[in-house]
Amino acid sequence: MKEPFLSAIPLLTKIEDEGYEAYFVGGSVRDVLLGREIDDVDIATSATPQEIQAIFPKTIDVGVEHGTIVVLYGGRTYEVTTFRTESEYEDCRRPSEVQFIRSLREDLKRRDFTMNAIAMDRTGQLIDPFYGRQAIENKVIQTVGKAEERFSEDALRMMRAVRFFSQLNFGIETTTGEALIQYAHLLKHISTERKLIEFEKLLAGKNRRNALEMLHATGLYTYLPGMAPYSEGLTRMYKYDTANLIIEEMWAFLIYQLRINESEINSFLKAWKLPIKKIKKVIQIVKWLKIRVKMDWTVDFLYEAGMETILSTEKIYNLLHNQEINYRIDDLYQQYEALPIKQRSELNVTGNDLQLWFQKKQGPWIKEKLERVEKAVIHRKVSNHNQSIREWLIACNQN
Ligand SMILES: Nc1ccn([C@@H]2O[C@H](COP(=O)(O)OP(=O)(O)OP(=O)(O)O)[C@@H](O)[C@H]2O)c(=O)n1
Ligand SMILES: [Mg+2]
Repeated sequence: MKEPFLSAIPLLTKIEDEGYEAYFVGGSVRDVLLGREIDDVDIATSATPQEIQAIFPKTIDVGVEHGTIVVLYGGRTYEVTTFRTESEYEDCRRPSEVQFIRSLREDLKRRDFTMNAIAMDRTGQLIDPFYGRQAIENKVIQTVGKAEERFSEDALRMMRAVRFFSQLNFGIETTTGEALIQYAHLLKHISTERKLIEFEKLLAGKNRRNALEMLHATGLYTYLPGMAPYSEGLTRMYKYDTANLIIEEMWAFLIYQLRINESEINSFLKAWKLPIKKIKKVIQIVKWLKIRVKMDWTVDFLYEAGMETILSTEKIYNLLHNQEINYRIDDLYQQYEALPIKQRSELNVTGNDLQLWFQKKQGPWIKEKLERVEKAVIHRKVSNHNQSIREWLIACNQN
C-alpha cells in the first residue's frame, strides 16, 4: 500500500480495536486500481457517528444525519462514514433520511457504479461483491444492480456517469447507457451546485469531446442550467479538440459555440451559479473572441484586454481555425510586453499636474486629458515622462 492509505492504517486499526469494521471505499480505491493520483481517502465503518466521536478525541460534525464525521488524526483529516442504506428518497435527490446498518455489503450495494463499490481493508485485501475490479479492467461504467434504481435514488449519478466517461475514457455498459436516456428527466430535481461540480469535472476530462456528445445524445443537456435551447450549438462544441483549454476557456468556448446572445451571457453563467470572479473572466474572453474573429489585435486591443485574456482568446481563436493551439502566442506576448505601459496608473502624470499646468479647477476635463495622454503614450506619440507629457499637452493645446 502507498500513501495516503498508509497514514490512515492506524485509524482503521483503532476503529477495529474497538470492535467495529472499517474500510477504505469509493473513489480512492477505484483510483488506486486505475493507477491514478489520490488526494484523500474515504473510510466506511460499521460504527455509528456517535461511536466514532467516542473513539476519537478530535472530530468535526459535517453531516451526522448522513453518517459522516471528519476525524482529525495524525495531522490529517479523514471523512469517516457509517455504513448506510438510503431508504427513503425524495424527488430523486439524496435521501431525506438514511438508515445506519452494520453490513459492508449492504453499504456497497447502494453505491452508484461497480467501480465505485469496492472496499479495501487495512491489509490491502479487496472486498468486491459487484465485480468492480473487472469493470475497471474492462473499462466499463456500470451501475450496481438496476440502473433505474440507482438513478432514481440520486439522479445526479447520471451526470456522474458522463463525467467518469470524460475523465476515464471508459465505455458505458448498455443498460446503464439506455437508462441515461430513459431517466434523463430526473436530473431536473438536482441542485445546480451539484450539477456544476460534475459538469466542470466533465469539461476538464480528457475525453470531454465525446462526453459532450453523450450529454447531447442522451438528452441530459436539456436538464442542465440554460442549456435546453442549444441543441445545435452543442453539436458545434464537440467538433473541436479542446484538450488544451483551461476551465474558463472551456466556458467561453461553450458560450461562443452555443451562440448565446450578448444580453444573455451573464444570466447563463449566473444560472450555473459560477462565482462572480470566474464569470468576469469568461465574459472578457468571449468579448475579445468576438472581436478577434473579425479582426487582428491592435495596440489598443492588446492594452485593453491584458495578457491573460489575450492568451485565452488567441488559444480559442487558433482552435476555431485549426491552428496549433499556441500559434502566435509568443509573438503576442512580446507585443504586449513592448507596450510602454500596461495600465493607466503607470502614467507619469496626475490630475494635480494637469491642474497646475493649465491653471484650471477640477472637472471632467482632467479625465479626458488623461485618456488622451494614455492613448498617446501607448501609441508612442509621447514618452511616459512627466515633462514630455507636459510639453506634448501644451503643444496640443496650441493647435
Ligand atoms: N451520487 C453518488 C455520489 C457518491 N457515491 C459513492 O460515494 C463515493 C464517493 O463519492 P465522491 O467523492 O463524490 O466521488 P468519487 O467517486 O470519489 O469521485 P472523485 O474522485 O471525483 O471524488 C463514490 O465513489 C460512490 O461509491 C454514490 O454512490 N452516489
Ligand atoms: Mg471522492
